[in-house]
Amino acid sequence: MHVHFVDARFPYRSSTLHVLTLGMFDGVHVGHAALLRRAVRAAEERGLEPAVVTFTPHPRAVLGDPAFLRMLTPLRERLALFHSLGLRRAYVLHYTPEFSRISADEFRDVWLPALGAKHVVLGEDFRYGAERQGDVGHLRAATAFTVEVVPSVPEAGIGVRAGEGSASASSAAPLVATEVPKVSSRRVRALLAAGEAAEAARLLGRPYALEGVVVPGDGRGRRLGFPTANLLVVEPYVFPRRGVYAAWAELREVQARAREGAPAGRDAREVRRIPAVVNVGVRPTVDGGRERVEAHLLDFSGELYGARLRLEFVAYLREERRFPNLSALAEQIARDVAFARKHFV
Ligand SMILES: Cc1cc2nc3c(=O)[nH]c(=O)nc-3n(C[C@H](O)[C@H](O)[C@H](O)COP(=O)(O)O)c2cc1C
Ligand SMILES: Nc1ncnc2c1ncn2[C@@H]1O[C@H](COP(=O)(O)OP(=O)(O)O)[C@@H](O)[C@H]1O
Repeated sequence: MHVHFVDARFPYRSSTLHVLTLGMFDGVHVGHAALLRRAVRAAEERGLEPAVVTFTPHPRAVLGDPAFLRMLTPLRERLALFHSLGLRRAYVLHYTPEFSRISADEFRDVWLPALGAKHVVLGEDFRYGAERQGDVGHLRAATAFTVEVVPSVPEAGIGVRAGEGSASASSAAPLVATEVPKVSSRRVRALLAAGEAAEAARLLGRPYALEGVVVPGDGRGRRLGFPTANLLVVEPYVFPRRGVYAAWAELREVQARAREGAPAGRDAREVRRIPAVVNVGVRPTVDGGRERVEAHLLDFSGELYGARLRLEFVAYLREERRFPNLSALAEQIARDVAFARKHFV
């Protein structure tokens, strides 16, 4: 993936022509994915390279809404998803107050041509430029490139096909879109805040996931009988509702081997998927304090400190509670484990 960071103070001039698609794409949900796939296909049709233009940080955060400092898909995650959809080039525009003052005319007539726009693919509700003045009607008046607006359709029904009980990444959206299901990142955020992990997964086309590095905690888990890997989540992910979840844990073996001193070659990218129970919360039973994400991996034993762990939230099981003592907590976790197993059969 070629990633170009572009700052308003340092104009960039692309040497190649692209099919461009633009957006924040937070979540890279099924609507975004349909649009991105359409851009990739449009590029194939024209013999051009597809490229995506996105922003960091979230413009709404820069304009004063702190909720948007956290993302469904922090930049690294977004870029990886773009790559999985066939994009090989991304322009990441550093969004600043200065950038927010660029007019719709300047964005259309100076910025997009400079980024190599030959054909632009976007959804019908796209807005750009200072005060969101630019819309698809404004964009169509461009002289340097053609514009293709992909119509939206209601999202009802996506992700569930006859005979398939669950949302799965590739079945959720048509392979080549001519329409974009109307899904909003805000809706996905609201679902996660409500613990609606399964519905969020349907709209995302995959379970919501976050990643971190396993760090030592208080050493209590092993004594409870449920060792828990504590995640240090460095990137600004949205945390789902506090509580206990069934989750898939993805363990990148590359880390484990690297720590043993073996060279991390291409083949070392293997990923192990292990069922887990996860607690997102403040651990009132032990007066835990700060919000943490911790995972007990089922039927697993091994050292995880320093490993990169990815958690995919499959189902919300219950609220976090204060238990009278640790053995009552341990008994409940045993029930959580039994309940969670039903989600992995
Ligand atoms: C599946 C699961 C459910 C949990 N539920 C609760 C809970 O309801 N209340 C609570 O105070 N702590 C809960 N915890 C957190 C435990 O208090 C924590 O894992 C334990 O204190 C070990 O902490 P340590 O990793 O720092 O050693 C839960 C942990 C797991 C893995
Ligand atoms: N099944 C398992 N799930 C999670 N962690 C495990 C498991 N088996 C071994 N571990 C190891 O145990 C550690 C957690 O042990 P714990 O006693 O909870 O201590 P702490 O939380 O202080 O690190 C993990 O970071 C990992 O290295």
